[in-house]
Amino acid sequence: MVVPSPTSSKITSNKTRAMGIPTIDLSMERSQLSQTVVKACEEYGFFRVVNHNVPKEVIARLEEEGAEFFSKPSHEKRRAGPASPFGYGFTNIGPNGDIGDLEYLLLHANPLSIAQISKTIANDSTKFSTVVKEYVEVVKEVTCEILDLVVEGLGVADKSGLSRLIRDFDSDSVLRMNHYPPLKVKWKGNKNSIGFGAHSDPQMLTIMRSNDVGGLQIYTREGLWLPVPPDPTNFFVMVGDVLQVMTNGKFMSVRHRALTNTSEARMSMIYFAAPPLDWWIAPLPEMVSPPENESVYKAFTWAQYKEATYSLRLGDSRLDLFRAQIDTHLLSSSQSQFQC
Ligand SMILES: C=C1C[C@]23C[C@@]1(O)CC[C@H]2[C@@]12CCC[C@@](C)(C(=O)O1)[C@H]2[C@@H]3C(=O)O
Ligand SMILES: O=C(O)CCC(=O)C(=O)O
Ligand SMILES: [Fe+2]
Repeated sequence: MVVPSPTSSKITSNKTRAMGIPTIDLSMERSQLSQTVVKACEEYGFFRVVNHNVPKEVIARLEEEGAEFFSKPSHEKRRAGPASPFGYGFTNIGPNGDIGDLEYLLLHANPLSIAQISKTIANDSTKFSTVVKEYVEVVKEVTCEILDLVVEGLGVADKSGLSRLIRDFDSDSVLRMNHYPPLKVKWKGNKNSIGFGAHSDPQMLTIMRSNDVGGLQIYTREGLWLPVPPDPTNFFVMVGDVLQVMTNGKFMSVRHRALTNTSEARMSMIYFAAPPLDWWIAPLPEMVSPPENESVYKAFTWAQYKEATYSLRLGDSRLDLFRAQIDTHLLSSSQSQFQC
């Protein structure tokens, strides 16, 4: 059973309500665990993971490196930018005019790439690179464990078919560190600003961890923004667009956003698990059974999907462009439904 944990959040917006966020205890008995993971992915596309076995020192070391970088003067940080797409960025998100109240580091998760870009980020680039690689390795393991549970719970024959894509040397996974500065002006009442606008993540799975400051919200099936209470020792998992396609829509990628209305800075570290660029994405064979259950999506490579992603705005529903039967009203409604 999915165990909802109570939410209590300082952050509210026009349409929010307190509700349970599913919690997955990775130390649970395996067959029950895989069913629980599938249920959480189906019902929410989002859950919290506890008992993940990631050493807290690994998390603390990356947090420290991030804090050190973001505390530098702007002119120093800008030497690691602009993020196109990798490196240091601020205010601008992506290439198409999206903005947010944040600064960030976006890194490819490949070890060689980490070593290279670290030279522009840190004075002690070897230390920075070691810490990032170490974090990526452990968080990749958590991701692969969850993907293996998904496959098991769905009854897919190839038991490591999804995790293999993430372990692949050519996996296109990325790591992002977001820093949301505290609000300088103390607002009377509840005035939110957008740190990171509403969107779904394009990849397979997202593993997010933040410091003890709230801000993340997920958009529920009921059409409400649900605040996610921070939990610095655990991870939050989000279903991405690619996993939605691989499950033929059984799972749905979760829309989310980050608000900044606190007096404290928020820092999040996010691993986006993606397959290699040339990997063909299509529903898993077990997820289609024609004629009554045809594939809802056309097959496409991750490179093609990424190209579409980067040609659109943050809040656009890019998956509509890859539906098997595309109708014109979907095409026009794919744009900017959730801008905020
Ligand atoms: C506006 C954009 C930023 C983004 C690329 C995009 O064109 C649309 C999706 C955005 C997103 C969201 C999840 C993480 C991220 C790295 C990704 O793969 O897609 C970001 C991209 C970005 O910040 O460059
Ligand atoms: O910082 C956060 O909590 C969420 C940011 C986000 O959704 C992203 O970087 O894709
Ligand atoms: Fe996201």
